[in-house]
Amino acid sequence: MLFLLKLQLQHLKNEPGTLSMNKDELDITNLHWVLQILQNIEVGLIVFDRNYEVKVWNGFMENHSGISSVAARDKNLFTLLPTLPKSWFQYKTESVLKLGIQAHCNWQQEPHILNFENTRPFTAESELMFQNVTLFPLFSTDKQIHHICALVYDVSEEANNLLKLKTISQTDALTQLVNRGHWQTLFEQEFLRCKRYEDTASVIMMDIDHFKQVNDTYGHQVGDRAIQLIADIILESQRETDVCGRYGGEEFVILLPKTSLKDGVLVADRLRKRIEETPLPLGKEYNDEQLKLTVSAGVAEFSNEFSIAENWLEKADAALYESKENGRNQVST
Ligand SMILES: Nc1nc2c(ncn2[C@@H]2O[C@H](COP(=O)(O)OP(=O)(O)OP(=O)(O)O)[C@@H](O)[C@H]2O)c(=O)[nH]1
Repeated sequence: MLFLLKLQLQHLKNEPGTLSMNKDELDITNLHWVLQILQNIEVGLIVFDRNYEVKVWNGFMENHSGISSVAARDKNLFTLLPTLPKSWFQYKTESVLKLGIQAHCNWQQEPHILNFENTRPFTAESELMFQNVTLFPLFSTDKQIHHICALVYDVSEEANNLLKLKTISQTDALTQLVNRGHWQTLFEQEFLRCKRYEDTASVIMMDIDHFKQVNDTYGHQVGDRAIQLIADIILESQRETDVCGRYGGEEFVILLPKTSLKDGVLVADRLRKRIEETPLPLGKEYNDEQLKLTVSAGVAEFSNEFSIAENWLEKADAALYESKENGRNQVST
């Protein structure tokens, strides 16, 4: 262990801006300190050899894995950490050994390299800890690399903040449905997927009937509540794989992967009925009046004849127009 720590210190000494120490100062007191620092530092530290046998396993690793350093010593890294993506990790390690330089693994490539619990899960997007990992070679006195050091940084807070921002940027604030920009991205991906794999999917375009009248009669706040009510019904009815978006003011889009036109019409009509049967309570201000809302919808199934995703949506839009023309509160194809 001391031998390895000495190697570790030599490595750190060569790194500008990191801990540096005169060799003469490397007496037993200093080593004792260094040992304590490495043991208590809020960064995971693992040293392993070319056979992936663990030689150093610090306090951070003990705390988060539940395996003591004594128990970890000389054990195979992949046995100690069975969820570690083996071939990927070996590939990274090989490059460190071959080139003698550092390798970095960012949480955005591999979010949870080590399957550790997030210690601050209450406001987190994930119950698992997000990590960045740095691997670097440890040169021995014979100038050969016999060992590798892995430093594991807990970046859960940064990752969760970024993921939250990403979710916000993809979500419609009024309804919590996917916003138009993000829906369009997912729709185009589904279009390409269907084209490549000759698969099927359907899209529904839905629009509230006579919505202008709602705004004009009761004001925009009631209009907004009507939009929210319909979004809630859509969200409650959706399957996990459906992608429900707010396309415009009072217009909604629902992408139904692996769904034929016939089933798409069934989904749209079930929603239409549920909306018709769920009036919006207007409260005391309007003598507890209940506002009846209806929607019109158009459904289109994916076709290989569409050259771009927009053609598919145009077909659903044309069907929606037909529903409006034929008297509203109905579904067309
Ligand atoms: N309250 C509210 N109103 C909105 C919002 N976005 C769009 N609108 C209103 O939605 C109304 C849409 O009206 P139209 O496109 O004429 O359609 P419609 O009255 O629903 O008539 P049909 O679609 O033909 O049945 C307009 O009055 C817009 O101002 C929103 O976020 N909140």
